[in-house]
Amino acid sequence: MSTKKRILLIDDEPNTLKVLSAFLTKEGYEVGTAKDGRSGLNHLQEGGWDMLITDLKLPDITGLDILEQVKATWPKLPVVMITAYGSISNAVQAMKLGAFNYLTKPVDPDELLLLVQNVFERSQLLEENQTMRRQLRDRYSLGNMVGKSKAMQELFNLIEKVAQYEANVLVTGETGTGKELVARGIHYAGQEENLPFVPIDCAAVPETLLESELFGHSRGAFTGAAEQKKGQIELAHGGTLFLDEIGELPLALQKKFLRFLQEKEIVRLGETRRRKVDVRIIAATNRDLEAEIAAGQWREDLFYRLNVISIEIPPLRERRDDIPPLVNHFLAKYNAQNGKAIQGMTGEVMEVFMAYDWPGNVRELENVIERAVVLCMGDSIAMSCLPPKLQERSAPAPSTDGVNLMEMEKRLIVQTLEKTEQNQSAAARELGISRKQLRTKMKHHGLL
Ligand SMILES: Nc1ncnc2c1ncn2[C@@H]1O[C@H](COP(=O)(O)OP(=O)(O)OP(=O)(O)O)[C@@H](O)[C@H]1O
Repeated sequence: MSTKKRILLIDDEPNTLKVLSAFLTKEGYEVGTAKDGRSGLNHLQEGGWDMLITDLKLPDITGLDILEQVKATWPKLPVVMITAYGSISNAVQAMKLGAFNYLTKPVDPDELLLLVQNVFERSQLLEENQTMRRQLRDRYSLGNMVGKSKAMQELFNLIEKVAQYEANVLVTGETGTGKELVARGIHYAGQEENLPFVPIDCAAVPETLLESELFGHSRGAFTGAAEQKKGQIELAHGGTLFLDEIGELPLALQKKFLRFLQEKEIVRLGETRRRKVDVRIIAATNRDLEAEIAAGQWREDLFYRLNVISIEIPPLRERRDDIPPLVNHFLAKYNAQNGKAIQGMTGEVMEVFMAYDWPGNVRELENVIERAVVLCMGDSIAMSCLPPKLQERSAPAPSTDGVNLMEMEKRLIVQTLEKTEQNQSAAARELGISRKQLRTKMKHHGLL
């Protein structure tokens, strides 16, 4: 049952107060009354009001003073003014100050009722609208990012704060921890408009093409440049450029990129014209850049330019509280995608999930759930729907007699490459290492 709406009436004529409050009470509202401005404000302080109806002319302070105070303190409280016939101009001013509407004296009870109903209808609409907007915003910013651990709650707060600034951000975390989601969160939390979010994965673009991808090129700037093309930096103008795997940026390009950050200008390959570009940079890496700086592989000056604000996402195994809500989130997602209605999982599966180390972090968990939803025939996920690697978890450790670690690594790489149809980037992702690391290992095992 809905509770009664509470209306506060302020009027210095005892008779008007009595008549109107009796009428509104009869109509099912709870009515409070005050005969001057100050006692009215005192009542308001008590809180819990849904509407204020006040006379403009009061013995102590004016209705406009009250309105101003209400707008400052309870900006959502709808206010209706009652005014003598001769002072419409004041009523107009009240509307400008944010009153919802006004009534002229003598107040016609039916007219009052209509107005009151109107106010409540409108505020309910406004509320629904706001909830919808909040949900929408959540979906595009933090809504897609699930996390109930303390670490994630803190991360969400940090994202909302950081979103208000223009400073460059460096997001660090192991592969699959959600670095791109964080970058999108920062981008979308900070704005209402549709400014561009341009992601580029420095590990996925071949080194020779990375420079022109970033900076653009003129026609004929190099073999294969048939048309002139804007670079990703230019495409992100006004918005955010997300540089994933920034650790893979070759030293020569690091220098050029640093110059761009200092001058906020770019020159397309094959051109001499300087172009002003205004972008916020969010970079991400799963490498230890500081160690690479020490080893002379990374420019310290660029690191400091990018790392104005640093955000570190802990690996999933350090925030296991997030596993159950993530599982539910992905179950819902892949149920919907596959037209399934899987309700949950067996206790054994959940135990394995909670105990497993998730080297591929949230991405790995997501893949496991997707696979299970597709494979699972019952209405909950059973051990048999998990990849062999996880199934073994619950059984006693498999015998590794005669197989050494290197051999196991080689087998795992071969299996993963088969699964990804020889796609090295995808295999690297699945294995929780960078493409470069994968290629090094493949060479080592004679697979390349
Ligand atoms: N907190 C989270 N809630 C929901 N989904 C998540 C969360 N974290 C990561 N994911 C999902 O996991 C996958 C990997 O996330 P993302 O691509 O952002 O990771 P990453 O850290 O950028 O990985 P990489 O370093 O390999 O590029 C995505 O599908 C993403 O939607």
